Amino acid sequence: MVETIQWTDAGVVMIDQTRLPRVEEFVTCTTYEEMAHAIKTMVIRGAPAIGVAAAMGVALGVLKADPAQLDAEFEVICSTLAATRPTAVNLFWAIDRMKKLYTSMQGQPIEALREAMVKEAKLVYLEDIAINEAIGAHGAPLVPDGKTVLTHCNAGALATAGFGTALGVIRAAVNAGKNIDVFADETRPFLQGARLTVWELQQDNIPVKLITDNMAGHFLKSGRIGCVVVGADRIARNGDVANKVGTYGVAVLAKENGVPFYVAAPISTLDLTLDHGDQIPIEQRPSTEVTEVFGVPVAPENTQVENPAFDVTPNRYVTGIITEKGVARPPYEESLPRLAQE
Ligand SMILES: CSC[C@@H](O)[C@@H](O)C(=O)COP(=O)(O)O
Repeated sequence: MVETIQWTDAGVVMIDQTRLPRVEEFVTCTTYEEMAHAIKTMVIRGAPAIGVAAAMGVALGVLKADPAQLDAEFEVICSTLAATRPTAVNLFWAIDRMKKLYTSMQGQPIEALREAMVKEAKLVYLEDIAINEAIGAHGAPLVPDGKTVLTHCNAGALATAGFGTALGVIRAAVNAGKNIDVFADETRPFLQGARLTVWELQQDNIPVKLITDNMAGHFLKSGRIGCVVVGADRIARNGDVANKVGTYGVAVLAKENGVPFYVAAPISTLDLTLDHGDQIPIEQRPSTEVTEVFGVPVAPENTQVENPAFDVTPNRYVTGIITEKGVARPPYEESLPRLAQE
């Protein structure tokens, strides 16, 4: 399986997800500013991977900071990383975790603090892989044998420290001997499905076919799709789910056709401070992502564009939310807080 992000002596090394699948190139970040840039430009993307990258970015910042100005610099490090992408709550969860450790170590020697920050960032990484494997174990029994699984965007190893959330469920189902294949929505405009999900599943020899986003309804009606599994960037207390734009349409089509629609996400993707999904901030991305494909214009010059990177699927379309602690079922305002506390 691909290594998405790694802490090395030379810096944090990440496979460049803006260049896949044509080019397998690695980017090394040695400063928190470089890491913030990598998150913003989507060299690394996917909610849990962004969380790991932010934790490592904070650790890089503390390693390089002037010990005499540390408290002031720490604030800037955290706020710079927090300003990269607004929707995935894992980013803020990881920064808060690093902040708590920093605060708990006030007064300790700088060397001890630096060591602890690096250790914590590596722990966020290691825990994420274990969490995804647990998500896979809970989700695999839900995947119907002998059918196709439809997924949207990339919620795979590339979107996490490893194994993946939605693709983790698929991997676990395959490992359990289920005879399944995958349909990957191409996921306009950034093409995470076409570029990343197809590439990642091919690496693991999991049968995958690419479809365009507007084919989802056709196949959901056909009886061929056993279930839909997607990831999430933020889940409100009532089970409304923000995920890559286009997810909402797939969820409505799944319900219309009686196909179960599952969301696979770690507990760190829950935002229990939000009552419902309308409160989730939706990132607006540059218009060129819509007007151009790989730098080639596909729309007239000066075309006005809307480019929300995420949409919110209301909880009534969500059959279950698969977490590392088990599967939450409706009513989510009861099941999610209970699961989070376990
Ligand atoms: C396990 S990743 C879950 C989500 O982050 C994923 O489905 C998604 O929407 C990613 O969006 P992206 O804009 O590529 O970061």
